[in-house]
Amino acid sequence: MRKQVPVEKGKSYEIEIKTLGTSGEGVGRYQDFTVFVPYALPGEKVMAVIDEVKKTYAKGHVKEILTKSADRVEPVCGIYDKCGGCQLQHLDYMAQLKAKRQQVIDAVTRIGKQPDLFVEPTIGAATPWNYRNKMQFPIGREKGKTIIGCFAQGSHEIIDTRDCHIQKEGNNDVVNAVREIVAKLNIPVYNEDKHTGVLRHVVGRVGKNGDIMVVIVTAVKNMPREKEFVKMLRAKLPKVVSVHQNIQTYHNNVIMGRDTKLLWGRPTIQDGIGRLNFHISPRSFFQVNTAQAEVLYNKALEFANLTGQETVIDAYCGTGTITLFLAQKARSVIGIEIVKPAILDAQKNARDNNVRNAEFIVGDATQVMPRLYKQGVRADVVVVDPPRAGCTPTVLETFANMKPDRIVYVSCNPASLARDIALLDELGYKAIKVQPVDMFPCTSHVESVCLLTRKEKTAE
Ligand SMILES: C[S@@+](CC[C@H](N)C(=O)[O-])C[C@H]1O[C@@H](n2cnc3c(N)ncnc32)[C@H](O)[C@@H]1O
Repeated sequence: MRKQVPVEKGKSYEIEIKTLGTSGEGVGRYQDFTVFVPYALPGEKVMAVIDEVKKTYAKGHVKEILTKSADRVEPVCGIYDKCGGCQLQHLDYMAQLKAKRQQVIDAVTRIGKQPDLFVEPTIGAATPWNYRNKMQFPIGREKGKTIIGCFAQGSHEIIDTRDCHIQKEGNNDVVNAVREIVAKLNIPVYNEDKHTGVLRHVVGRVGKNGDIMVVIVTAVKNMPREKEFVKMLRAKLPKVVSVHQNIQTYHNNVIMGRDTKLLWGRPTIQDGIGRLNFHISPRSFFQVNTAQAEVLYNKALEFANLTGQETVIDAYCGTGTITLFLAQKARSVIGIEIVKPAILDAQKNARDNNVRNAEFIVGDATQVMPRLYKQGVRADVVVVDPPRAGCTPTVLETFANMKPDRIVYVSCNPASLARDIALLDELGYKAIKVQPVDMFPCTSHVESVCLLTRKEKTAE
């Protein structure tokens, strides 16, 4: 017989918070029943009002903190309580790093079934502020005014943002300039519910020397007052070097569409990691925290343990960042990526950085990997950095079929990393260690690099 749910919507309960959940919310129990309480911290006792009750858990909000954690700090941001962009500003930075390590430990233990896998302490950032080189905010209208900012947590309500503390200053300048220009030119903004209007999102990217790229995402092909928009933007932002329009006509949550039009300036923006220089186009993936990306890539390179003799595959390679890092120490590297402009960037990046031992293939890794295997391609080391969903079983099986000595798995989602580690274990690869790296301070997100080695070879 199922146990009765001991909490009721609208009522308050005293909850002792034990851990942080994957979205940074406090997790506690009331009479052995799980209750999620955003903003509450481990070690705290809170009075929580229940907002939602499900069969196996409930969600609530803090009415009163009864016992305060020693790690609780005052959030820096004035709109922290409304905005969904950050989840951990109220937690001391050192404690954030510990909580992220625990998140990885929990995932590899529960999902990956590897309780003995060693998770290193999280490598923190030199500063938890002003690190995001990329901003993508929705544009809306409220009470007749143009608003631009993050969505509120768990909703599509836009929270007008003027000074985001995790964005690089250049991106805040973009938001404030675009808000003013759109209001002045009276360009219609997109209405998500009705699927009407023009302006959907603004994307800002800050590169080397503070250079700025602006991408304005529209729901229609022809943007009204396009020329005036560009002229005013350039006048307001002297550091802008590239302005694009991206067209996204579908009624869905995808931020950018396939078509991008250069409105003014350079087609790409440049950024540097280590001694390498990268061209990045509007739709190409590039790590949002440039300083920590170098730490992450050096860790991946260390785990790859290259001697200069290896053939390496870099699956999900984006603009070829990790590929070019690896190429410095390998005989040859093959990068695979589904977004064509990113592969074009990667090829240009290889040429510009004088890297001659990297080759790039555009396509879905699930199709490209088995094709390469059939063609007789083998890798000594595989590096993989998939999106949040992780790898498909086909990709992992093909890795195993190629019998590389090592697999270096870079992941932005501990849950899919843990799931894939479990499958790789069945396929003959033992996870040796995981290194979390804090790419996203003040948020609940954590990046990790995991080293796996071939069991058969270890036994030889
Ligand atoms: C987390 S990013 C990593 C990019 C790169 N390694 C870096 O650090 O800049 C994941 C990349 O996988 C690409 N991607 C997504 N699905 C893919 C697929 N099915 N096959 C190949 N690439 C894919 C995305 O476009 C994105 O560039």
